[in-house]
Amino acid sequence: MTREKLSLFDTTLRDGQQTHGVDFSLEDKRRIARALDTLGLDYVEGGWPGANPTDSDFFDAAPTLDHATFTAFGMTKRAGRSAANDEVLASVLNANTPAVCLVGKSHDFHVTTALNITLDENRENIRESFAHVVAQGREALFDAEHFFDGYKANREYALGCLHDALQAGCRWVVLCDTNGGTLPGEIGRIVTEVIASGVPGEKLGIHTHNDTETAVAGALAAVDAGARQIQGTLNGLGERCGNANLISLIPTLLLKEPYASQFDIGIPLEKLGDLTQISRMLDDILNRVPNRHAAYVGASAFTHKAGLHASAILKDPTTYEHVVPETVGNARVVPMSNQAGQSNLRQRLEEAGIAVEKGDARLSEILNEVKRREDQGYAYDSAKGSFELVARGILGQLPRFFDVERYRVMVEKRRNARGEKITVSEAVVVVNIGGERIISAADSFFAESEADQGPVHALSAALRRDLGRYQSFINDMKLVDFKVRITNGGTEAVTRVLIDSEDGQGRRWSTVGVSANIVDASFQALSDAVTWKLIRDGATA
Ligand SMILES: CC(=O)SCCNC(=O)CCNC(=O)[C@H](O)C(C)(C)COP(=O)(O)OP(=O)(O)OC[C@H]1O[C@@H](n2cnc3c(N)ncnc32)[C@H](O)[C@@H]1OP(=O)(O)O
Ligand SMILES: CC(=O)C(=O)O
Repeated sequence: MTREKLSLFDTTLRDGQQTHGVDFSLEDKRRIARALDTLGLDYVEGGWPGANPTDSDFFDAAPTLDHATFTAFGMTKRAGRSAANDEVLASVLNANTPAVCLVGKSHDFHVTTALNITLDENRENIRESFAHVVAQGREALFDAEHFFDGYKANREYALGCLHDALQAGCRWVVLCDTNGGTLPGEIGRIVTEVIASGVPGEKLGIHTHNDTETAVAGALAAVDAGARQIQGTLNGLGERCGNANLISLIPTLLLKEPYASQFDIGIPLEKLGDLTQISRMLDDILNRVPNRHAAYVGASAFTHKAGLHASAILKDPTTYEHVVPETVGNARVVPMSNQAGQSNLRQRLEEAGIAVEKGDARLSEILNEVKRREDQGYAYDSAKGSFELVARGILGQLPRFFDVERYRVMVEKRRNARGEKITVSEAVVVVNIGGERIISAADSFFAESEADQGPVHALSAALRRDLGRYQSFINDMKLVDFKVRITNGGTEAVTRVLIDSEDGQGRRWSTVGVSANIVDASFQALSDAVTWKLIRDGATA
């Protein structure tokens, strides 16, 4: 059966750039455009040429796209001048892109209130703008702003705007739920009625916003009703609450029925494996922590925490997974926690290279110890490194590399020689290694950033400065992140510190410490991090 074409239009670089707090650099835009093109999107909307220097520069040296149609965004001409004399439209056309998408009003209230012109003037603006774009040999798209609200307020006028654009030669008319308040059922009904009015489905697009958390569902409802273009963004970026998330829509369209059999979205199944990495690349560019709970690509999307789930997953992953994680470039995780049973535990131990037979009585002992410690405030579903040490302790596989006899840390706020206020932390750690006492001190005076000037960094530096015969094992290790949280340990409030460490082999591991005292909690996590590294690199006690 031949599949129908369903076109995907990405507006990450335009509507995505309208996200509060997002400001792409030129290089960010180039990187994202390349990634979208490689993935196989049909259209990449690059921004609004002339609206700001970054967008203008981006279009001046337009990226070479192998697959996607590069598109410039702008607005219909203003009333009282011809399309050829509208300087905003001229900047958009001067970008010389093969496609041009213009936003225009289709809601009578906006025409009279926001534009302050007559309804006829707006329709004339639509007709003339698109005729001008088409006359220049460009593919034209009409983003019909506020279409759904406009349709409900004045059906004839909203439809008239669409038909004007089509008659002027538009390839696509795109129904925009600009305020994001239209629910999927209503979108489906209105799209059906628009098609019945004579707008062909294969010229009809949908642009939804996520203000009711239904942008993806709204886009699918429009496709179900006959629309054949979806506009959306990576990770659902976009004005206010964002746009329809293409990172969720793409796997749904490729893997789920009826879409998989009905449509060709131009993205081969093999490319789907890049999806998680593309989503994280965007977070990385934006300096955002990836949403663990994002559909398909989040770190928790295939994490099976509950014991009942983990037990079944180990027998057959399809028991609790709607798609195979690797299909979208993600991975299955079976964490340890107070929700876990022996199946989670054995899976976790296996991942750490520790083999324990099913039914071994020590499995219950480990499980009970993990649950007892979680009740005190530890969190082992994140801190895999510390979990492994707890398990090894009970299994008799935890070497005693070093004993910490004592440590001390001091934090001082003072002025430096230039009179600037600085924070300096100094730490001393005394360890005993096979009877040899080693005293190490470190301070954060030369720390690269303010974040590195704290007591945890000083303690970490002191502990790692001289570990006697183990020093060569930990030279490439560094502290990359730590999170502090006040939580409940039994009946008391305690501090939980989670530390992420990294080494020269690109490994990253997390450890945890809990105490009424933040420094003590940090030191536990640091000491676990060093012990984990020594075990992994084969050090012997
Ligand atoms: C629904 C959407 O998300 S559409 C995308 C919107 N994106 C952006 O606005 C980001 C880029 N925008 C900008 O940089 C600026 O707004 C510019 C450069 C485009 C225009 O800047 P300015 O000329 O200073 O105008 P300003 O932003 O204050 O107001 C917009 C003007 O466009 C007019 N306008 C708005 N929509 C349209 C339209 N579809 N057709 C014609 N004119 C329009 C408004 O009436 C207003 O003109 P007025 O001040 O004479 O009433
Ligand atoms: C065009 C657009 O971004 C909107 O109407 O939401």
